[in-house]
Amino acid sequence: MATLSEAYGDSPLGLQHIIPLDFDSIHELPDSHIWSDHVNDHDSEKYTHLKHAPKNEESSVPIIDLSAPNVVELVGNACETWGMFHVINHGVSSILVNNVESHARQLFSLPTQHKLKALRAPGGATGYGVARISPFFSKLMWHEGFTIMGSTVEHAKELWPHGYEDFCNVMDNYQKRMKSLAYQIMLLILKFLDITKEEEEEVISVSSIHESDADGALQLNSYPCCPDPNRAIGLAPHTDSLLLTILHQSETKGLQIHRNGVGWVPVPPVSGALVVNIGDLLHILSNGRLPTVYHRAVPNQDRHRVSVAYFYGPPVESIIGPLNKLPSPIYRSLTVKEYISLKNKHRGKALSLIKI
Ligand SMILES: C=C1C[C@]23C[C@H]1CC[C@H]2[C@@]12CCC[C@@](C)(C(=O)O1)[C@H]2[C@@H]3C(=O)O
Ligand SMILES: O=C(O)CCC(=O)C(=O)O
Ligand SMILES: [Fe+2]
Repeated sequence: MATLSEAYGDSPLGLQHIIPLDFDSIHELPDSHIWSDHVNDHDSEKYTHLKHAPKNEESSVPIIDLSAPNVVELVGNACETWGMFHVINHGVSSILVNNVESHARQLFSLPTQHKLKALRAPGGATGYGVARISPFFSKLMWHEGFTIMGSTVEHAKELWPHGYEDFCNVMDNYQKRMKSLAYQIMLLILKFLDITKEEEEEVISVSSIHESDADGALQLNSYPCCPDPNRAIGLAPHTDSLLLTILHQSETKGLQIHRNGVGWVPVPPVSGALVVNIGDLLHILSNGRLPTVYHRAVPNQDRHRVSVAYFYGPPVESIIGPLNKLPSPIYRSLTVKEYISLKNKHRGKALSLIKI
């Protein structure tokens, strides 16, 4: 087995866990989509004090300029305290980002029957469908997604038999740009973790996180206008599995992260910025020093939100574990593919299952 797509294809899902709701035809939140216990906990007292707190590092996700001279420290501190940051001056052209978003919108605005032509296969990993984590929840999400791993020509042909090239080119270019940005950020984080140049080269070759070796996936997310957003969930709480994620969340709010002792905190979009967050594999690599972020997305009543997430990870056959120089490893080493399979079976419990 060599690819991310094969690693995910390993855990087949039933069609009931793949086919999204036909959102166009629904004008009232169906019982299947009512999440009674989430309600607006970000409106709670706990959050009110946060909302009025001065805008300092303690109250909102930091915004980091990638060209700042002390960027290593800024990125490292943000990763340690938030596991997440906004990045500006990232070098990815806003034309490309907007182009990806508008192609994603075009895809999701196709009629349901048409989108189903690119439905993810039960044993597949790519294409149109509900979120991978859906089987873990009894309620359904107000969400539809389209997953890309490498070339998306096959699915694009199913959707647009004559005129799929544009979509494919944009997605290819974006994946390339994301991969090199992710690698650049990964090097800053390794520097922060105090890895010497030689060790850095060793880490890079051992866990194959080099730009040219790394594997990645692109997820287009759609959260249609929702008749009762306070009782619905766009994307249920989860942590991302790979090393790090780079998210473009357009101009519409919806992303939230969970902060201990505070609850769900919104991460409003910052114009021109991309959101970077730590995933499980980087948490493992840092021996628990960098937190993997528990986050979710909520829908809006009158705005159709689209987001684009790039997941950056090492090749699935490579072995990942706490960096050698870090004392007393708290996690055992394992292959990426083994971790993916644990996560597909146990979701949030996967990390505790590899604790030493
Ligand atoms: C490479 C990845 C990363 C995946 C699985 C696969 C493709 C789609 C990604 C997501 C996207 C939506 C949230 C998530 C939790 C989901 O359900 O599918 C992500 C998951 C992960 O980070 O675990
Ligand atoms: O839409 C968002 O803001 C979050 C998306 C996300 O968490 C994901 O794709 O993993
Ligand atoms: Fe996520």
